[in-house]
Amino acid sequence: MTQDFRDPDALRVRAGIGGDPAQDQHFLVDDRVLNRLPEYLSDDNGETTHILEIGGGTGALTDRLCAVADQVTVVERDRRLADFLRKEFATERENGTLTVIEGDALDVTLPEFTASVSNLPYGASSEIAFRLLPLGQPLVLMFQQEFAERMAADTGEDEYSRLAVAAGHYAEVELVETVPPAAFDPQPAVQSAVIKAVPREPSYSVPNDEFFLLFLKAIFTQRRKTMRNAVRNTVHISELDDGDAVVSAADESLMSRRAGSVSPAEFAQLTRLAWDVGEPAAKNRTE
Ligand SMILES: C[S@@+](CC[C@H](N)C(=O)[O-])C[C@H]1O[C@@H](n2cnc3c(N)ncnc32)[C@H](O)[C@@H]1O
Repeated sequence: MTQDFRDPDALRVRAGIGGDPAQDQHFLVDDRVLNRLPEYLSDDNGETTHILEIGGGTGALTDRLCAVADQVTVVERDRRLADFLRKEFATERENGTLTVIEGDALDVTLPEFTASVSNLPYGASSEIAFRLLPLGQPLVLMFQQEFAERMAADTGEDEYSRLAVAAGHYAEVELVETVPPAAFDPQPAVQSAVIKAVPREPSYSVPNDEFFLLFLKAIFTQRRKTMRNAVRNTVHISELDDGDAVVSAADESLMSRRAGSVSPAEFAQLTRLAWDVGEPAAKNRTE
């Protein structure tokens, strides 16, 4: 990008807000990172029509998003920052490019967006990501690096986790760059990383998304145990009434493995079996 953008340091001075790490306020101050983030979107297939940004901060990323999008909606929980964004971007608001929503990204009504580009508040990044993923739009999200790696991992890798299977249920997730603490002010204690999530239908089917995610959560709490023990020991989480029936009906060799080697399609197959023979409470909730 050759365009002149608002200087991130000048924005922070004008806002008069230093950033409170306890409120997940780590503002991006590295222009190269800021300029690259919108470039992970493609403008060919409408991704830039309406961009949602969660956690606007002092607006350095908002500014870059306004330059590529027809419309931007930014959600900011901190009243002082939301007030500053309204003033700083008065022109963009008047010409209909920008809408500022003051509130918690976990509670507010979200607009119909075509993509989200966000440097997420790390304290709520999992909840926010799993609010956005089911909405089926491309996402470019900054997380703590460890979290991003777990989300993007493939079966059998050390970082492979419930997060990878759950996120992969909605999208193809790729870690596109790592970002050092020096790119932020105040600096976070850990490395960060950006993922791009491209929505897609999974190659398998499950009878019920809620139960699939609950079952994964249960099994991965016992990732060092065999699947047999993991299914049996976690019925209080998966809410299976008959975990033994699932173990008896499942493939013997699958039950001898550990969660880290079980592919999403195998988890889906086991979920279908558990739905049929394990009497999950989630089934009653759908009846
Ligand atoms: C990591 S900062 C990113 C700020 C800015 N986008 C940037 O890149 O410099 C996260 C922002 O999210 C805001 N925030 C924290 N929790 C939030 C929540 N639950 N909903 C909406 N915004 C939140 C913080 O006030 C902060 O401004």
